[in-house]
Formats: sequence, C-alpha cells, structure tokens
Amino acid sequence: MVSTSLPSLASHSPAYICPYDQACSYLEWAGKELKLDPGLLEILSHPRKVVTVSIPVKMDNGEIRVLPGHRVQHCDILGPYKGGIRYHPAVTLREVSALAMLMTWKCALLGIPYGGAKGGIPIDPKQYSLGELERISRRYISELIKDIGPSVDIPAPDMGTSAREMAWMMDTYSVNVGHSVPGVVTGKPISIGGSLGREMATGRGVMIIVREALANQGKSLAGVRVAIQGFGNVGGAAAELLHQEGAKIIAVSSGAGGVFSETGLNIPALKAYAAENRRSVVGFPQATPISNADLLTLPCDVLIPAALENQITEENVHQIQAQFIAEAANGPVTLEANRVLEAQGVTVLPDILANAGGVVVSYLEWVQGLSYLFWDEGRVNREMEHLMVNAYHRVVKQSQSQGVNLRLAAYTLGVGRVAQALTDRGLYP
Ligand SMILES: NC(=O)C1=CN([C@@H]2O[C@H](COP(=O)(O)OP(=O)(O)OC[C@H]3O[C@@H](n4cnc5c(N)ncnc54)[C@H](O)[C@@H]3O)[C@@H](O)[C@H]2O)C=CC1
Ligand SMILES: O=C(O)CCC(=O)C(=O)O
Repeated sequence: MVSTSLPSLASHSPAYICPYDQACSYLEWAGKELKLDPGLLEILSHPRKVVTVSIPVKMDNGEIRVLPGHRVQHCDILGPYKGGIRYHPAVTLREVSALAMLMTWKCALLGIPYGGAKGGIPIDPKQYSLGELERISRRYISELIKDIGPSVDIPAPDMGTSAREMAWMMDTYSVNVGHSVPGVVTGKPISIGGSLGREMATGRGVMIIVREALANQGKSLAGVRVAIQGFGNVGGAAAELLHQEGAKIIAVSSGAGGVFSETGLNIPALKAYAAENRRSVVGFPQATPISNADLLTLPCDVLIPAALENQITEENVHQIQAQFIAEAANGPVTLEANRVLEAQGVTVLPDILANAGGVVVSYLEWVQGLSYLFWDEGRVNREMEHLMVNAYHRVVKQSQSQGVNLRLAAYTLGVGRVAQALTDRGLYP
C-alpha cells in the first residue's frame, strides 16, 4: 500500500470513504499493471506541495471569521499545476489532495502540458453574501500569491465556484503583481480573456464521451434514457447538450433532491426554473419528486453522477440498473463498486476521461491568452472534441490490448506518461 503523510481521518465515522485513500488505491492498481518500481509509485502517491492558509474575513455583521483555504499541488512534471477551486462545506485537505492527484492523471491522459492541483475552502457559498464571497476569494488568492501564476499553478472553477470567483482572483493577483495577468486563472469571464465554450465545456465533453461509447456499441444518443445527479455547471450543461442530441433525460437532481419524468424532462424549462430558484430543481412542476439516492438506481441506459465523490459504493452498487456510467464528477464510483459494476457488465466511463472537457478548454483558453489570439466558439469546440475523441479511442485501444476495464486503461495511460516523464527528466531514480 502506498503511504501518505497527510493528516489522519480521526474525526470521520468508520463508514467514511477517504477520497485520498481511493486515489492512492487507483494509483497502486495502475502501478501494478504498469509494473512500476515501488519507489516511483511512492513519489507519485505524495503531493509535491500542500498549502493551507488562514483566511480572515469580515462578515457583513462585523464579525471576524477565520477560514482554512487549501491548495494542493500534486505534480508539475509535465507543466504548470492545473486544477479547480472548490467551495463546499465538506471540503477537506485529503479530498483536495485526491482531486489534485486526479488532475495529474487527467492532464497526462489528454496530452495537455499541465500537472495536477486542486484548491478548496470548506464553506457553503449559499450561506454567504456576495460581498463576503468576494472578500473570501480575494484573501484566499492573496495568501497564495507566491504559489500560483500563469507558468506555476493556474486555478479554475470547480464545485461552488464559477467565472465570477475567477474574475475576483485574477484581479487580486494582477493588483498584487502590478499588471494584468489573465493567464493566472482559466474559466474567467470573456470580458477579461476567458474563452468561448469554457462554461459548457465539461458537460460537452461528457456528452462527447457518452456519444462515442454508445457508438462503440452501435447505438446513438437519440432516445437513450439518461439520469443525471447534480444540475450545476457540469450536470446542467450535460443535460442540455444530451437533450439537444435527442437523449431523453428522465431525472436530474440538485443538493436537496431531484425530479423524474418517465417521458423525459423539458430541460430548457427546468434550466429556467433552476435559475429562478437558487439553482435547485426541487419543486419543478412538470415532474415527480425523487431523492438523490433513488435517482442513482433508476432503470436507465446512462447514469451521470455530476456532483460529489463516493456516490456509488458497495452499499448501493447492486441496485444500479444503468448500462453506462459516465463519471462527470470526480471520483463518484468507489474502487470496490467499480469492480462489482465491471462484473455486472456495466461500462464505467472514468472521470479522468469523461470530465476532461473542462480542463481541455481551460488549456485552450490559456493558449489563446498567451498567444493574444481569440478563437470563435466553433473552433474551441472542434479543438476540444478532437482531443476528447482521440483520448477516448486511445483508452479503448489500451483497454482492448491489455484486457482491462476503461478506468484501468485510462489510468495506465495517464500514470504511465507521468512516470515516463519523471524517468526521462532524470528525477528518478
Ligand atoms: N466545473 C468544472 O469545469 C468541472 C467540474 N468537475 C466535477 O464535476 C462535479 C460538479 O461540479 P460543478 O458542476 O462545477 O459544480 P456546481 O457547484 O456547479 O454544481 C454542483 C451540483 O451538485 C449538486 N449537489 C451538491 N451536493 C449534492 C449532493 N450531496 N447530492 C447531489 N447533488 C448535489 C448541486 O446542487 C449542484 O446542482 C464535481 O465533482 C467537480 O469536481 C469536473 C471537471 C470540471
Ligand atoms: O479547468 C481546469 O483547469 C480544471 C477543471 C477541474 O478542476 C477538473 O477537471 O476537475
């Protein structure tokens, strides 16, 4: 078992599945398949740098709170660290470390010149005013000023953050260094150098990978029954694009619950409803309520978990009725559940492939910014689709040639590329 020096899990219940332990188990699995030297595996199982800062924030009522803010930089052997920043009450350092490691394999798999990082602040953004969120975001990035930069570490949105937070962060960084630095973040507004297509990119990538996986079995998206957990940036965009391609979205959910329709939800109407109701789908009149747990076990062709980690576990895996699971979220299926699904003949499209559309367009945004050239949305989408489809076919080919499932195939490609780079650069042994 690979080891970790990150803080222990003493405060968690025995049922808690640690995302970092999961990430290390996946790495170990890939390492075994690649016959990697244990020393190399040991290097890759540790983040290169772990930063936790204190963020003092003046609340609107005058109270002072101090929040922890994490940034974990897993590996930069292929290029600057890259990865989103999450605002969610359950954020922990170990979760952020796991997500940083996934970013390393994702960027390597897609062949984009980045390493992996992730950041997070344990807050529920819905409990904070706009002013408080702005002060938190600005102070967080001020505290990290020496650790980030357009050729060092480039944050982007993740759960609970969006272009708005990226704009505050880009501005704070720029004011601190004395000139505008658009390349310090991606996923920023178009007005300050963001890319067309970035907002829909992760959902578009999910749609592309599902389409390719269906095509591989001689099927198309038309009429396919899809259930989606999470209706935020990723789940919402995936729902919209799959709906446009003729898929029948039978259920979607947000944090407080979901909605179901046997005949298919009216996604444009649901999007408008969520926009008016603080991004919640609960209470949408043209559908039946459904819990987040029940949504996962609906009979459907494609299940898309697009919220948090550890949603499909040993507890519920035997009830899963989908034929395909597309991991739009990072880490929604546990290692044990993945084994059961494989035995049941369910195709799992792994996170580091299925949700890579976001970081691919982040890369295209960064490239456009560095070259002072801006592309139309059609070009951005075409470039992204090319990279995604190419990665999908490489993963399928690897899976067939090695006789392993798609996750292990994706991991061996991602981890293998990083291991090779470490060796070639002479950093190992
Ligand atoms: N934003 C991006 O570009 C990328 C995001 N991802 C991953 O996709 C997932 C979702 O991220 P975003 O859509 O950006 O976040 P978001 O904050 O825009 O949306 C999250 C959605 O999940 C729902 N949700 C929250 N807690 C839930 C729970 N306990 N059960 C069910 N639903 C719940 C929220 O109500 C919301 O609908 C995360 O795992 C993230 O790491 C992956 C690649 C890129
Ligand atoms: O767009 C990016 O740079 C990172 C997106 C991200 O956090 C992810 O892919 O999980």
